[in-house]
Amino acid sequence: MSAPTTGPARTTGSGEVTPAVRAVDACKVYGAGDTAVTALDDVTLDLPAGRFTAIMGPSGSGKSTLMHCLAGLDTLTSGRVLIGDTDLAALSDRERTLLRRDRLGFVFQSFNLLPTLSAEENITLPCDLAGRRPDREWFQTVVDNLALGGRLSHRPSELSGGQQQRVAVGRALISRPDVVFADEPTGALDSKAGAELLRFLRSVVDDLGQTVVMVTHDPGAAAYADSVVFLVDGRVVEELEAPTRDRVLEVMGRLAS
Ligand SMILES: Nc1ncnc2c1ncn2[C@@H]1O[C@H](COP(=O)(O)OP(=O)(O)OP(=O)(O)O)[C@@H](O)[C@H]1O
Repeated sequence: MSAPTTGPARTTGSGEVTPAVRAVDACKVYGAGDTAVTALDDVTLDLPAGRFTAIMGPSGSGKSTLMHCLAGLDTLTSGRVLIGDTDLAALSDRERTLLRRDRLGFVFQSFNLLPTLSAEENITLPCDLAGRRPDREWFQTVVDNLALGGRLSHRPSELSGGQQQRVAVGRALISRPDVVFADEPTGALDSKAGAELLRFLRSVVDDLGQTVVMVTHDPGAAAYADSVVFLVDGRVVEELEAPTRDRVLEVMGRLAS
């Protein structure tokens, strides 16, 4: 299987690889005055291209806020987010919408497929909305990896949860985004379907050169990633390379105590 010809691995003038996503001194405060909540507290983070990064942390530690701000779905109170070398704050609302459409993919816990469309139509929806024909070769590569067999003409209600989520990943990949963001993608799946989906995300990184960022509560899911970023109270407190389930559990235990 060939790696994408366009993609995230760019180099800076000095020859260093530009991270796919970067947060610099990122702060997010919800509300004001007595009720203000600091959800992100000075987060500086590089997410390398062509890698699978998991974001973990206790409930309320800022995982979803970080993901939404990195993906341009929400804005920071201060600091910067860069997608490649594009500063999100420098874009107009419309430019940010186009960047999200053209360069980012999203997978949500609840699949978010359109019930009246077939699996194939759901996958190609971003291209249809952008008025572009899907690249047939890339579509075939993605579909071969989805292992949906003869299910492309089926509607979401005729697919299992795991198949629906694979369709959602296909939809996130069809535009060859620089980064795929996945928010608890296995949360609604049983353990077997969850493991299949995680193997699929892993193969998307290994075989297609994609960059994947995933929020998860599950140490077993995080072990599929190349590295894990741990948040506590809106701060990055630890990063773990080549995680295993046991090492993730050990860090979680230490951070909780
Ligand atoms: N729209 C909002 N208005 C006010 N406070 C918010 C809002 N969204 C999130 N928060 C607060 O910001 C903090 C971080 O929330 P966030 O949802 O990012 O955490 P999380 O780590 O994703 O949590 P969980 O694992 O429970 O989904 C929490 O204290 C939360 O209550």
